[in-house]
This record gives sequence, structure tokens and C-alpha cells, in this order.
Amino acid sequence: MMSHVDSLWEILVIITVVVLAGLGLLVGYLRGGGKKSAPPVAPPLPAREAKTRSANTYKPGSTATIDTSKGATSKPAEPSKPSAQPTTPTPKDRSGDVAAGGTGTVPPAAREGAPTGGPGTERVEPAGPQQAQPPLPATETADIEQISEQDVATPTEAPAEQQLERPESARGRMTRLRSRLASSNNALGKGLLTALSGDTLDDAVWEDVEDTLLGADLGVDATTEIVDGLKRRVQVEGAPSSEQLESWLHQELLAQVGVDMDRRIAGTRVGDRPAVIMVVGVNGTGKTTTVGKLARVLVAEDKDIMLGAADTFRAAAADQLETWGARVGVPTVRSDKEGADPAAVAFDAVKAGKDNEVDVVLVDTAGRLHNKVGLMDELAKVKRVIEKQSPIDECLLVLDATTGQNGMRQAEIFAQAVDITGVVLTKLDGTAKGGIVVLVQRELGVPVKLVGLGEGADDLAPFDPEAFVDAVLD
Ligand SMILES: Nc1nc2c(ncn2[C@@H]2O[C@H](COP(=O)(O)OP(=O)(O)OP(=O)(O)O)[C@@H](O)[C@H]2O)c(=O)[nH]1
Repeated sequence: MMSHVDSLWEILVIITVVVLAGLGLLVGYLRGGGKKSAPPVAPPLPAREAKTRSANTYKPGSTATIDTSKGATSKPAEPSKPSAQPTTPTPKDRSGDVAAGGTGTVPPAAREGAPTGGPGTERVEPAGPQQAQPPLPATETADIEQISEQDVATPTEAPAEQQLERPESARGRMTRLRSRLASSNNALGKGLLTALSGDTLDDAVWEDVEDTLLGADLGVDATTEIVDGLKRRVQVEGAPSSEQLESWLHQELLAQVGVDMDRRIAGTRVGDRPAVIMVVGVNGTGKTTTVGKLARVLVAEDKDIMLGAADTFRAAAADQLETWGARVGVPTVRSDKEGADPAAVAFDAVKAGKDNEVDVVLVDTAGRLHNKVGLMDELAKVKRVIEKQSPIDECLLVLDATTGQNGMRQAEIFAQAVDITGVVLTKLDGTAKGGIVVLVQRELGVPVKLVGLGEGADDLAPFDPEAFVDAVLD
């Protein structure tokens, strides 16, 4: 009897345990909504944000007015940008934009097989999956293979976190620099007005006017046209007052400088790619300085920039460019190898610019003139290799305004090697020979787009014909 009772208790205990376990499982199932739990997934970044995560892309807000509307404006929509920045700029508040300890230097972009990386550097990675590119025909791959073997942009030591500068807007700098232009170039205006101030306008006067114009590097053709134009007006209108003469002179000079030329800079994305600007010129003309200054002009316009230090002839040129970029949070693609293939660096810079969806890639090049054939071959190769990545939207020739006719000969050599789309005249603050503006435009058939008016970081301004002639006749 007792053993029956024990067995019954055992059965009851087992049934209770089974029922409780079943209830427990049922409650757990109902709490989980009947689904298997999945690990949390972070929401995807917008493409542009993701691609710039590791790039140094500080952009001070600005309402600068340099006309960079050349090219399409189909940049992907961005969140609204702040219109003002603190006077002591700090890296933009997009957490990944300026990576901790980032140098602003970008090793070669994700070109297949190119060794990159190392301590203290940021590799700029494309965010999304890369589209496989169709293989190039054998003849086309020659340059690329050569580049992969030869050149690698090596990492540089990460500097301590630095304060970024806020470049001056184009509008501000025009006002400031106008007086600098006047102080060096109104000798021309004064000379002309003095020559024309006598009681009579005889041959001796016209010869004086001619000499003054030629002395300011306007060239023979422009000089002849200006003098002929003034003579014609005197013939038609009779003896003019000094104000009338000055006004005619203003009109004649302005006509020579040209008000209808397209002086816009390709500073806007073209479709879904960055604008590519190649900068050429003889070493010493202020080429690297100009690339740095132009980057600042564009940064002041809230553009994302990538610099390419393809002047590999002198290693210090890359350091110089990198420093210019770092001051305003613009990354530089460079090689640490002196004499590295400039085409390789240019290729990498444009690729990095595309991958990071910047607005403009600025490529500095070398300009050794001691070997004309070598220079032309090198520039032609840089151009050809860049074009494997992207069309070149702008090729700016940097000329030193103080070199006069010598500068013109240099200009012709460069124009044979590459298609120049615009001229940057540097050191216009240091010469009374501003007439070179007219000469270079006539000879090359392209407009002067920017002028360098000093050694200061923001001493580069868009060329304004009216302001220029006003400054000459001030
Ligand atoms: N006064 C004045 N000096 C300028 C101007 N632009 C450049 N310079 C100076 O010209 C010198 C040469 O400038 P760089 O930029 O080094 O010349 P580069 O053509 O790049 O020559 P490399 O560095 O040898 O390749 C520097 O001292 C600049 O500060 C300008 O508009 N006005």
C-alpha cells in the first residue's frame, strides 16, 4: 500500500515539473513575438557622408563670389551647411570628417595593387561597392602598369591636431587687393595721361603713348590698336578735354583687356564626378603657391577639395602643397619619393577625389624647362593618365608677370603640350608691366582668370577687367 502511494507521488511530481517547463517555454515564445531575434543593424550612412568619413574635409561657410559656375551643378543633395563659422575654426562637426590624428594626406587611392597605408595615415576608402571597370585594351594599360610598379604615395607623420584657417572670401579680397594692383600698375596710367596732357596731340605725343604702352608689355598689336582708336576718336570728335581723353583711354584699354571672355573657374562637380583642374607652369612662377591659394578660394566657397602633388621633381614642393592644404583641412595625395612618376600621383589624386565625391581635384605639376621635349612628354603623359580617370575640365597656366616676353615664350611651350584654358598671372603686385594681361590673352587666345597680388595666403583674386583698368588709371 505504501509503495503505491510513493509511486503516485513520484508521478505527480514528474507531471508538475513537465507542466511548469511547458508553461515557461510558452511564456518565452509569446514575449519574443514568435520571431527569432536578430542582432541590431546600424542604419546605413548616406553615400556622400560615408565616403568622406576618413577624409579631411573641413569647409568654412562663406558667400564668396568667385565665379566657379563653369560646369554642371549636379552635386548630390547635401544637408544644409552652416552660413557662419567661429572665428577660430575647428574641424567640422561631422564626427568622421577629420579623423583623429589625420594628416590631411591621402596615400594613393584604391588603385589595384598600389601599396598604401602605414602608421599615422588615413586611407580614404570608397564607401559603397566599387563598380567593376571593364579591362582596358593592352595599349591603354601601358601607363597604368608603369605607374603601379614605380610609384606609391607614402604616408607622412601625423601632425598634432591643428586649428584650421578660414580663408577670405573672393569679394573681400578684391577690395583689399585693388590698391595693391593700383600702386604697382598706375605708373602706366600716369605715363599715358601725362603724355596726353599737352596742348596738342601731334606725332610726338602718339609716339610717347606707344612707348608707354609697349613698356608695360602690351605688345605691338594691342598698342597699335589703342593708339589708332584714340587718333580716330580725336579726328571724329575734335580736340578733347582731358576728362574725355581719359574716358576714351579707359574704353580702349578695357576693349583690349576684354570684357566678354569667360573667366569662370571649373569649380563645380560635373555630373557625378569632381571637376579636375590641372595647374602647369615653370617652377618658380608661383605655381604651387597658386594651387594652395586656389584651394583656399574654393574652400571659402564651401567646396570639398582634393590636392594632387604631382610636382615630384622637388620633394619639398609636395611638402609645401600639403602644408597649404592642411591649413584649411584639404587632403593631399602625394608621393614621398623624389622623382616619382607625376602621372601616378595625378592618377591617384583624381581617383581619391572621385571616391570621396569632392567638388574639385587640383593637380599641381612640375615645370622644368631645361628640357623642353622632356617637359612636354611629361605633361602630355600626366594629362593622358588623368584622362583614364576623368576628363580635365581646366588647365591653368601660371605665369610670372614680372618675366615679360620671357614668360610669353614659356607660355607658348606649355600651350603646345597641353590645352590651356586659362592663365593665372602671379606677382602682378611686383610689376608695372600689367600690360602682359593683354599680351598673354592675345597670344594664347585664353583669358586671364586669376591674378596673384602678393605672398599672403589669400592674395589671389579672380581677374576683373574693370577693376584692373580702373587701377591702372587711378
Ligand atoms: N609677390 C608675389 N609673390 C608671389 C606670388 N605668387 C607666388 N609668389 C612667390 O613666388 C615664390 C615661388 O612660388 P612657388 O609657388 O614655390 O613657385 P613654383 O612655381 O611652385 O615653384 P616650385 O616650388 O619650385 O615648383 C614664392 O616665394 C611665393 O611666395 C604673387 O602673386 N606675388
